[in-house]
Amino acid sequence: MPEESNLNSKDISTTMNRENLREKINANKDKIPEHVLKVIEEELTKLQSLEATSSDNDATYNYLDWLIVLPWENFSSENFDVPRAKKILDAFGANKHQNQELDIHKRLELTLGLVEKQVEINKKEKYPLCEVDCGDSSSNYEYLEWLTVLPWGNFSKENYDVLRAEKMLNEEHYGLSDVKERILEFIAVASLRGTSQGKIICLSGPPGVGKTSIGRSIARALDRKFFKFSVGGLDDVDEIKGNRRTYRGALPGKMVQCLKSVGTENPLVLIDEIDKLGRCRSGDPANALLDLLDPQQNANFTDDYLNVPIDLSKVLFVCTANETDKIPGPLLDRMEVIKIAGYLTDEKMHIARHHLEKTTCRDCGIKPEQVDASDAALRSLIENYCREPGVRNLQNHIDKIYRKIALKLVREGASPETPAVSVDASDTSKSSSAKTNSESTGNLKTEQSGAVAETVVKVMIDESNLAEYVGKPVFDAEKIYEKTPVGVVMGLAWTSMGGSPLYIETTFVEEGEGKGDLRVTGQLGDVMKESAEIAHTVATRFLLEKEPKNRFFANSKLHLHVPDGASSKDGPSAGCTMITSLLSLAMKKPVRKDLAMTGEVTLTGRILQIGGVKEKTVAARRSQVKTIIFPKANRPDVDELPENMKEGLGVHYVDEYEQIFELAFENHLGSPLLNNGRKLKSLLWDLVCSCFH
Ligand SMILES: Nc1ncnc2c1ncn2[C@@H]1O[C@H](COP(=O)(O)OP(=O)(O)OP(=O)(O)O)[C@@H](O)[C@H]1O
Repeated sequence: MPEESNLNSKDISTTMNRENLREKINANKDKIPEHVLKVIEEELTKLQSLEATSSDNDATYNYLDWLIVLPWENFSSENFDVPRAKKILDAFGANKHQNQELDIHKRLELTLGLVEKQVEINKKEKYPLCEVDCGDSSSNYEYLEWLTVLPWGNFSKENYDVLRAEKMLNEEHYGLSDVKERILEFIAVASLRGTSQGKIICLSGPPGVGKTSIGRSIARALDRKFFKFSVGGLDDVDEIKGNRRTYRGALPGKMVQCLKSVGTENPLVLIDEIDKLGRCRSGDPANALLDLLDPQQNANFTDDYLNVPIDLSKVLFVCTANETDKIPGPLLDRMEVIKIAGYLTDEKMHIARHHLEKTTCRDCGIKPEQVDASDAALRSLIENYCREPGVRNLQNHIDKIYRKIALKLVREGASPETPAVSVDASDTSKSSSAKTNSESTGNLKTEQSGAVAETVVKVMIDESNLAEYVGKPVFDAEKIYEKTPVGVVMGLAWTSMGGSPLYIETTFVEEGEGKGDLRVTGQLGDVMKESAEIAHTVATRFLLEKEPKNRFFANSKLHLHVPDGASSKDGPSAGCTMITSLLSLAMKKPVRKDLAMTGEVTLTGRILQIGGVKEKTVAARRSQVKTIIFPKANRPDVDELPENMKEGLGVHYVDEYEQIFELAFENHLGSPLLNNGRKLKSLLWDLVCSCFH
């Protein structure tokens, strides 16, 4: 039974004992790693030289005390006996109620103890300010320590070998060809110039698309050290610029801490979540970041704690963001933005097979031959559980599956020492009896290696048993309609989480002479509400032109809703979808479920350019859309998309709503539109069209 240990206020070592420090070091010498011992000895030497002039080196003694008392290489031997673990857990379940109460009492006592202690300390000391020159030699000493440990003039030699970099990027990341190309161009330019200074790269895209890991790969390819820090929610300028030394416990900013940690003056620094910077009254963190990042200024960056200029011009900064429009303008101006839109199902399949599965397998101590996950299972996992543009959720699901596989394997008795036979461990009772057989029966297969028959327990995962590992498929908010009814049209949205289908629903509320009105819901922002008003006007005019006798809009109270009401939405790009939804209801003509459209519409029916073409295309493919209507002005964006992204997708470009009307309602898309309330004329038109297509 492992020893139980609760952190008690008494255990927190706050007093150092100068006398027995040497004794402690000697007693732990064999356990403390060499590099830590080296630090301790250096600190001691420095302390001895300071001792004569200083009476207060408490902080350093405390620091040494912590270094010595850590349990270096002291492990309790772990017990991997699963049945035993289950017994203990079951026993715990029986006493759960009692244990929980006990736990709460213990915690309360501990918290109260700590609070009392803190009150005592506060009474004794005048927190928090203290003049630096009041003889507090420990903070002076710390200051000197920071100054001395910075890697002044120490650089790692950069590697500008483009072929090597290409190989490394390809090995570590699947796809992302345009991102890799851009990075290789960057390395090529650096190789010709002899320096990669003066560029700030910003990788922008939804979560989990590989921004951080590609940042790491760039550092490896260039042979630079890597350091990452997040500025998401950061609202304290001091975190970047450091505290002034007049503060007790003052520290330098993140960048100085980074240089100390990497030990070179030219690391690759990844600044995460630059679009989520906070704000505070005492200063704008965006300005502080500008001082740090701007190639024109950062050769003389001054940290408020160190108060000496530091040359950051050799640092390569890579920032990551989900949305570039939330990056403060002056920062964005200095960046070179590389967009990563998200992955299609086939790309995710490849990433899962060749990257995620391999690393998870290794991390769980499972051999590849112990698992057989079918393509169908993987596809189902991607399409029914992990539809978001990135692969982090997919990675979490694969982790979950492999953890369960590990448990099954251990239960079945497979261990590194006793490898060997093959069973479908999805049914434990089946597999344990199967293990004793030597013939291939149903889920069991014996594998022989050479003369000796080795028993390798193999877990099979297929579509049929996937739910045992990851539960039932989560409700998919993107797939609301199997068939779109009248008044419902699919648009495409683009948010920081990537692209997604965005249905516009319009329904009839009440009829009455002159009662024409439109109610709008779905957490829409002002711009989107205005879009709905414009759509109502344009749709009214269109109906008048197409069906002059149809008084639907003049006499109907309507309700337009954009589902997923819990998330707020804004922007003008749903304009054309709104008009189509209104007209579909007015003319009682449904629109094909595999048609999606996006485009801002003016009051006169002109279609204007929209953003997020790549993300929207990925979302459309994910939702089995066959045809997309884009504004003509976005054609260059679509042309730039990789061919595999557009595969099987019909794209139409329009600059007038009239063209959308023809595509959506007059069957100019290429296959017949059917609905119950069609007039004979339209049916004949459909027939003629289908004869020609
Ligand atoms: N193209 C790819 N090939 C191989 N692995 C990938 C690819 N894209 C992402 N991954 C893997 O997916 C995981 C998540 O990636 P990462 O953490 O870099 O995402 P991110 O874009 O930085 O997310 P966030 O915005 O949430 O920080 C990592 O394990 C990464 O290696």
